[in-house]
This record gives sequence, C-alpha cells and structure tokens, in this order.
Amino acid sequence: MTRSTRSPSAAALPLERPQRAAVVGAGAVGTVVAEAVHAAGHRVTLCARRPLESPTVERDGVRSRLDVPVATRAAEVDPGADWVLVATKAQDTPHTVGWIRHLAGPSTRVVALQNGIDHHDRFAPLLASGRLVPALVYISAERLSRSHVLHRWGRRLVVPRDADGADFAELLGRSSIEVVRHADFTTAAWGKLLTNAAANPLTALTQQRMHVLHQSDMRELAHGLLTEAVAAGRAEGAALSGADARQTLDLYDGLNPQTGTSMLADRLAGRPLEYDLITGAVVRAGDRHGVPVPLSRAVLALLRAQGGGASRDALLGLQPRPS
Ligand SMILES: NC(=O)C1=CN([C@@H]2O[C@H](COP(=O)(O)OP(=O)(O)OC[C@H]3O[C@@H](n4cnc5c(N)ncnc54)[C@H](OP(=O)(O)O)[C@@H]3O)[C@@H](O)[C@H]2O)C=CC1
Ligand SMILES: CC(C)(CO)C(=O)C(=O)O
Repeated sequence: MTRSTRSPSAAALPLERPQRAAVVGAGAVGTVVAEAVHAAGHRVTLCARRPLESPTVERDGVRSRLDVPVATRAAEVDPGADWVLVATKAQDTPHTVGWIRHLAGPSTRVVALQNGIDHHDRFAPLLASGRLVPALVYISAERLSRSHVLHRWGRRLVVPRDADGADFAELLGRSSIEVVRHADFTTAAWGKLLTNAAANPLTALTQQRMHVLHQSDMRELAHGLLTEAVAAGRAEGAALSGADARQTLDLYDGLNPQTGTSMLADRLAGRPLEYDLITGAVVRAGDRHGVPVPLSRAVLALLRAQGGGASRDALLGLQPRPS
C-alpha cells in the first residue's frame, strides 16, 4: 500500500509562472487531471485523437464543463510545453509519440498517468527530449460518454520523491488533487499494482462491478491473486507483506459496490484490455524470480482469450499496433 512520505521539509518551491500543460488522452483520468491543472491556474490543452465537444466532469451529482482548448493534431499546439501529461491506455502509448515529440522540449516533464510498474520502459522509446515522471493514479473515473466523465472516488497521484516530483506537486498544489511523493517508488508502484491485481481482471472477466468481490469464492480468488502479487513484488524488491494483500481487500470492501475498474470499463466498451500491464506484470516477475503464480497465469490466459489486448512489445513501443 502507499505510504506517504510527504513532509513539510520536502515542500516544493513555487513554480515561476503559470505553466503550460498538454494532457494527451482526454479520457477518464486525463479529463479529471486536466480539470485539476486548470483549476490550479495553469494553461491546459486537451489532446484528443478525435474532436471532442464540451468535456465535462461529474462529481457528487454535479456536472462541470471543462473550459479548455481541445486539439486533435499536434501542430495545433505550441511546442515546448512545460508539462505533457499522458493518460492514454498503456497499449495506446506508442501512438502518442507524435504528440510527445512535438510538445516536449529539453525542460519538459512528461508525466505518465498510467497503471503498471514499468512506466520508464514504456515511455523510454518515445522521449527524444524532456524527462519522464511516472505517476500512480488513485483516481477512479469512468467515461459515460466521450465527453462525460464520472469521477467516482480518489484524488491522489503518487510520484517519485525527487525534484521533478516536487515540481509536479507544486503544479497541482492549488487543486483538489493531492500529489504524494514516495521515496521508494518500486514499493509504491507494486502497492498500486495490488489495487489492480485482483479487482481489474475479476471485474472485467465477470463483467460485474466491485460487488462481485463480496462473493466469498471470488474474495478467496482475489486474496490468492493478491498474495501472488505480493510475493512477485517482494522478489522485485518491493517492501510488501501479507498485510498489504489484506489491506487491499479492505480497500475493495470499503468501495461503493457499484464502482467499477478501468478494465471493466474497457471490457464493457469492447476496447482492448490492459492485462499485460497488470496480470502480465505479476506473471513476468514471478517467472523472473521462480515465484509460483498459478492463479495469475490462469487469469492472464482468460484475459488474453477475451481478445483485443496488447502484447508486451506493443506496450514497449517496439511493435506499434495499427491505429
Ligand atoms: N479510469 C480509472 O479509474 C483509472 C485508470 N487508471 C489508468 O489510467 C490510464 C488511463 O485510463 P483511463 O483514463 O481509464 O482511459 P480511457 O480509456 O478513459 O481514456 C484514454 C483516452 O486516451 C485517448 N487516446 C488513445 N490514444 C490516443 C492518442 N494517440 N492520442 C490522443 N489520445 C489518445 C482515448 O481516445 P478515444 O476517446 O479516441 O478512445 C481516450 O480518450 C490507464 O493506464 C489506466 O489503467 C488508473 C487508475 C484509475
Ligand atoms: C484503483 C482502481 C481499481 C480504481 O478504479 C484502478 O486503478 C483502475 O480502475 O484501474
């Protein structure tokens, strides 16, 4: 689980001026984070692959329009942004290369707002300029339509505890999103992966919302998947224990049973699933270290059999899928 290392002594210095940010991927997370950057007083452009009219975020029954420009081609946006925030699904990352190469200059920070543990590997082939800031997303949001995002719960992003992480915290300092800087990002990333390791595949495979995990046999399966993920993460150097698996089950218990996951949303919409990013990561780590992960392997096979996923090579940008 995420352990906050935020401390007053680690506070960021104020950024010199309103920053210019581009959010690539105007979906659930991208729209919520763009709204926050805008609310913090910065200039934001939403970069979408198709025209988008009047993006709105709904929260607690209130729908707010996000009044920022939407671009559909890189040439419509000035190069040299201070921040490029990428919030596409992982398998779409290679296709953001045109945006990133156009928008990022030497001092640009490219923030990867995606699930998974290998943000650096995923983005390294795409960055010709600028620096990557991996961000773990504790924001649950769902696209109800292309321009209507329901923000269900969560207002936290976790980044490494370094200078770029400090600037990112400052960027969102005057928004309702909290940026937590973590000194041990491997542990933070595996802690975040735990939140996904059972909930995402099990909701997607059953096409049920979180209430499915209240069923005793599904809860047992969830606990098994989480225990495997803890073991694989530990072998990779993450400071996790069985308590983290139990805390993740507690987190699931505490959620509104009608909450979904990003993978369920993709399954219901017939989009590719990020299985390689989540269950695939557990299986690969298990295999690397000789840690048995039979449940994760079985779940990975089931997810693959749904079709429409993305191979590891595609995720790393080595073999881009056709648009
Ligand atoms: N949703 C959630 O609650 C959470 C999601 N996450 C993670 O955050 C990341 C984003 O997820 P989420 O917001 O749910 O995803 P969505 O599917 O809601 O949004 C992704 C967006 O990216 C756009 N996109 C894809 N390719 C490109 C491209 N080449 N150029 C511009 N835009 C592009 C899509 O466009 P189009 O509209 O055309 O499909 C879509 O609008 C994922 O890694 C996910 O696992 C993490 C925590 C929670
Ligand atoms: C934490 C959780 C489960 C929140 O929605 C998530 O990360 C996802 O849906 O991908």
